[in-house]
Amino acid sequence: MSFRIQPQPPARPNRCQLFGPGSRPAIFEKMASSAADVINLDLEDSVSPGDKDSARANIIQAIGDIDWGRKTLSVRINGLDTPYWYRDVVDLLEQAGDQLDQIMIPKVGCAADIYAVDALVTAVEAAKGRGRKIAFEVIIESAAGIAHVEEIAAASPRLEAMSLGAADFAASMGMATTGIGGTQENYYMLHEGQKHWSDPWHWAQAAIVAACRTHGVLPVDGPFGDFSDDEGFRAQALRSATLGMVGKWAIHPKQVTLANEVFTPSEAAVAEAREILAAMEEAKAKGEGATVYKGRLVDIASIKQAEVIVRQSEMIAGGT
Ligand SMILES: CC(=O)SCCNC(=O)CCNC(=O)[C@H](O)C(C)(C)COP(=O)(O)OP(=O)(O)OC[C@H]1O[C@@H](n2cnc3c(N)ncnc32)[C@H](O)[C@@H]1OP(=O)(O)O
Ligand SMILES: O=CC(=O)O
Ligand SMILES: [Mg+2]
Repeated sequence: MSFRIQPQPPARPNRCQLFGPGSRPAIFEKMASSAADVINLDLEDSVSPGDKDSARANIIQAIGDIDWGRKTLSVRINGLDTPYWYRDVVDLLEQAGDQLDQIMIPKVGCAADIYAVDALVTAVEAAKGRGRKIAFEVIIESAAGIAHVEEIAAASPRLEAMSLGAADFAASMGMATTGIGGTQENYYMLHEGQKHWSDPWHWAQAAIVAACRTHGVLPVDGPFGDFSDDEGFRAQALRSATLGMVGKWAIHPKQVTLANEVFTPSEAAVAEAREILAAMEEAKAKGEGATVYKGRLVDIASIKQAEVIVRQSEMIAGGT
């Protein structure tokens, strides 16, 4: 219970974040013309150490040269445990145009990590007189990150989104898998001789959603590595959406449509939400706080649930 009103996250579509290595400029135009809401040009783990400088230069050039439309344009910088990150920040902020919306900070472990990047970004913005403040997004992908998730979500007013990075998260946690997201063969319960698979990502996702919802940040599911497995992607994305996440990464263009489908409320879901709102209006007019809709209880909390779906649908319709 709290007298504080839960803050709303930024009202922009974030159903799919399409990634591409900064060392592969040939795909940048394809990324820009995709149906993804967010583009993540990568300087981190998809770029080999020998290509870091040229990838940074490619990205800076492409930010100005390519028409990114109404997409949110983000660059994933290198981690704070590398010698590259400060140069990523300084060069991007000094040289890239105003089309750059966000910096993604990977492997965040505590609030001070965000503070350090915020201090550098703030100084360069002031020195260069940049008109638009750069927003941040972060990846929770380590044991320290998930242990400090709530302080990280609260760390900076620049923070707009937080993703779960299943690959590095699994490595940091010592999980016995090389799969990136999705069902893990050995994570099952046995009941009367039958295997029932559980979701090893669930608890981390729930912690991220709670931290994000507390502080008005968009919670996002990260990569699903097996891009030949559409049904596996869809199942993972549906679980994430049901838990409260607003979108998912695409590490291959074929995953963009899948993510957009899952994270756009269906016409049937929106129609039902509107019917619940109408039923509750009727109930209120009669002085009742609860009523019956299609044989089930709806009450004042149902208004808030229905509003989540209607708001999401209206925001997407307005933003695309
Ligand atoms: C764990 C993490 O950190 S995940 C985040 C970091 N990882 C990344 O950014 C990786 C992003 N993805 C990629 O680099 C690539 O998609 C790969 C390496 C997985 C596969 O690349 P390819 O072998 O070229 O894939 P494929 O041959 O199926 O490509 C089909 C088409 O999509 C294009 N394409 C491939 N990847 C992308 C992309 N990320 N964005 C846009 N277009 C793309 C290809 O150029 C090709 O176009 P064409 O039909 O005009 O020739
Ligand atoms: O950066 C993403 C991950 O899964 O690791
Ligand atoms: Mg990672």
